[in-house]
Amino acid sequence: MEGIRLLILYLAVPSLLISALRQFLSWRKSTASSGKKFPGPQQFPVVGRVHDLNRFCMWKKFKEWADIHGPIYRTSMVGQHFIIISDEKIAEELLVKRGNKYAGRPQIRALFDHKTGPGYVALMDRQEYWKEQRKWVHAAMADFHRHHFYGVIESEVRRFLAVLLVDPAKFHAYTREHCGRIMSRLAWDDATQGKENGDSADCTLGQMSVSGPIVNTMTPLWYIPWALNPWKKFERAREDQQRAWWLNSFQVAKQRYLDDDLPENTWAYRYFKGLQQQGNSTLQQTAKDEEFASCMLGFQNLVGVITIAGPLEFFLMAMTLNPEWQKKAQDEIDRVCGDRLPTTADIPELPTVRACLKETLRWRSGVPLGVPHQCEVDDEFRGEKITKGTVILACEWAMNRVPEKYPDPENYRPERYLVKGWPTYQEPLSRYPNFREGVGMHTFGWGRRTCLGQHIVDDEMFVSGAGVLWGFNLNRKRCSKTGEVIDFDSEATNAHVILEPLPFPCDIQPRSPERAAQILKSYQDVRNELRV
Ligand code: HEM
Repeated sequence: MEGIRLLILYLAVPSLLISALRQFLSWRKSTASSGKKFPGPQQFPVVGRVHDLNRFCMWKKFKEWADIHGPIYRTSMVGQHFIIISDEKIAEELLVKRGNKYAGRPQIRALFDHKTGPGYVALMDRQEYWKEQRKWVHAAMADFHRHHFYGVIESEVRRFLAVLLVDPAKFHAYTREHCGRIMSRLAWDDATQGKENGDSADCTLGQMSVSGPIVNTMTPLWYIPWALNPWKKFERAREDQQRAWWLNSFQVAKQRYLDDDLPENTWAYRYFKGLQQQGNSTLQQTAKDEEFASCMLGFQNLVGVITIAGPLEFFLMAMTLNPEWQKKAQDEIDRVCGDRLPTTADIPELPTVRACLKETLRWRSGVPLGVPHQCEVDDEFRGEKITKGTVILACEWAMNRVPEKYPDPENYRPERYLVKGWPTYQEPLSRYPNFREGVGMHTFGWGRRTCLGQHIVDDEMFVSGAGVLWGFNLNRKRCSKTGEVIDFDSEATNAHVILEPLPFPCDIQPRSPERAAQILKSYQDVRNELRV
């Protein structure tokens, strides 16, 4: 084993040296071309500034630097140049108004060929695959939102509450599975994939993250010969397995469509119907076209799991830590819904619930660094040269903590959306706050790359969050021996590009025996339509 390690190191040395030399030359060049206006932390030869960046919570250091250097500053890491923005207006100027120059994606070293596709639309550069997939997904999402996702979310919430009732200690895993089931039902009517979908999403996010494989930061290691390269081997196997799963699910759905057995409320149905409308009545496709379409649906299936599960888990945490808000939201739900479960039809009547949900995503960002944009051509902005390849990060963690917009930013304050006088208050309360429009849309990104999931986030967060509060009380867990409240770190996360909190102690109890019976009954009523 030791011998293999030494060999790997030996093979890595030349590429590390060449890369260090390149980075030194690039550092010399960049320091020589003075006239820079953007400030930033002190840089060091070759490495730039990495020694005090914790790769498990980089967003916190970026916020600290924003407090020192201002709302737009530069830094670099091992030769890669970064511009970090923590001001909404500046991000808008650069990433929206000049969006035609700043909508690329940087290479993530531990993945293969993601810029050219067709696997992950969110990680592609702006090429034909990206255009086609984005257009299709956008239209499908908008159409499904018009029908509030055909009641799929409501029926899955009934199952979610039932499993929480039976085994509340597993709320973390169940929340992720719940989100996975909704996505896999909508994609191709196979809710049984819920857990696998969550696991696959988690693993993919790990590969994409700075906190993931070391090659994402020590990129030269990626070039070690294949036979001795554990990172390439792992990624090849991971991606192949994921693609095979997507292709198989796609082909099964196609056969079901041809057999008249695929529900209309699936994205796969919409896709096959579209093919037929274009004259392809038998749905014969080339392998390349099938790969393209299975990736488009497969990624849509995958991307909606942790993105929603993370904020939902944080919502349960926020309710546990803020019992006064839990009570206000429950009183509102009881007044409007009484003995029945909340549905999307209740959205206008439950502003307190929406404010609690919205504040959760501000207090504990789901995507704390934002998703990086890459500058596609040399440009100049506010007198500063920005070279092609520079990575722009609109740091969501910092943006959510701008005190002029979000006073008392470290604390959970849903009233900022409910009470006149707060900078984020918007009327009418039957409409605001929400996740689709209005203040705080920086959470979903910028310009040509904005998130394609806002509509389902709005419905799913609401129905799931309100459903849990309708059925359960959430309390701090106490030590069974001492009776003391068990403390936990509310910022402890998976550290991925998309955050989930680590499982935390939480006591989840049905609000009454009657409520428990109603939860079981409401699940029983839909059990036949679910694949359990
Ligand atoms: C609260 C949950 C979510 C948050 C906070 C969120 C946030 C984001 C952010 C910040 C981006 C990057 C935007 C940019 O580059 O400027 C993004 C992209 C994207 N999101 Fe979401 N998202 C969420 C949920 C979802 C869901 C549920 C789906 C789909 C089911 C989805 C689909 C996508 C896609 C496809 C992209 C890539 C767009 C592109 O690169 O062209 N997101 N999201």
